[in-house]
Amino acid sequence: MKTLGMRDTTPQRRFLFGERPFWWVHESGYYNEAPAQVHQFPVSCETGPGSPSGHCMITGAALWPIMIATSSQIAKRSHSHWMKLMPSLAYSTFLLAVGLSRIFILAHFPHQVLGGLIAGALLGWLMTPHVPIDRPVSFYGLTALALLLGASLIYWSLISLGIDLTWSVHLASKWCERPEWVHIETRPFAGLSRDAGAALGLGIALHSPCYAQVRRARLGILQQAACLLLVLGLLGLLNCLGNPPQLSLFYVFNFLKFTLWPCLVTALVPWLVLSLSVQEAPPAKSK
Ligand SMILES: O=P(O)(O)OC[C@H]1O[C@@H](O)[C@H](O)[C@@H](O)[C@@H]1O
Repeated sequence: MKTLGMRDTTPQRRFLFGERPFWWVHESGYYNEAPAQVHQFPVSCETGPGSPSGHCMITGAALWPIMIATSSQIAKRSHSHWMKLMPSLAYSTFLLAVGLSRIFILAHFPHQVLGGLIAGALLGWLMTPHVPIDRPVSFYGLTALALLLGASLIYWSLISLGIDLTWSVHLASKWCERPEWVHIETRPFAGLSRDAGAALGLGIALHSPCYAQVRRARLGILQQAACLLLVLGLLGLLNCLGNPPQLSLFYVFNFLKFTLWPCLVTALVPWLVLSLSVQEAPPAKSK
């Protein structure tokens, strides 16, 4: 039995505290006698425990309502079974590609990817009928607050019970081939500040006068294309800003950045495009 030199795996490590292959090959002790060579990539060095896969879960959950909406639109317009199947086929193929790529770069073991895919699809299925439409802005603000407080409470409770939730960050930093590949955005609290910011931003955007104006006017296909291009450019620029090096400042910056995202995408850019195209349009002829 190959148990000599194996790392002590404490009980709290086992429950939802998966290992990443890029550090497991070194830490497990299985390869002490014949050290394994692992090839890493700039996106390998995730700092979370990796179970289930966050990429698969988020992608699966976020694309589910889009897949359902597209399927119902196609069903209204086409009688072909193949056409009706297209959205679910595209959904499954895309998720399969995401899952395989996570395994290929040694960010995950296959069971973690499978867990992420199932959890994502389940989340999408359960939450799609409950999309919060026409909720007051306080609903979004309180959701952001509940996310921040809830996660902090769990974090500090576990810390006080002696469970160090940053163990995976230490392992990632230890075994990542290059220190610059350990991205600050992969830290668990980065995801939290991002999601809380996005929830608040969505509330602000949906209750803004810009959004109300865009909703009344309804954008044409060319205007929508212009919005898409402009949004991609602006979000790209925001990403180019980089991050503050200090961790607490980074969390605040990340929160504000992702509060701005939905405001740009949902309200500000469409309003700007609408205002510009109204100015450009020739005045209507009087009879
Ligand atoms: O578990 P995975 O697939 O490596 O994904 C990790 C990612 O999971 C996401 O849920 C987080 O929002 C990211 O911050 C994190 O980097």
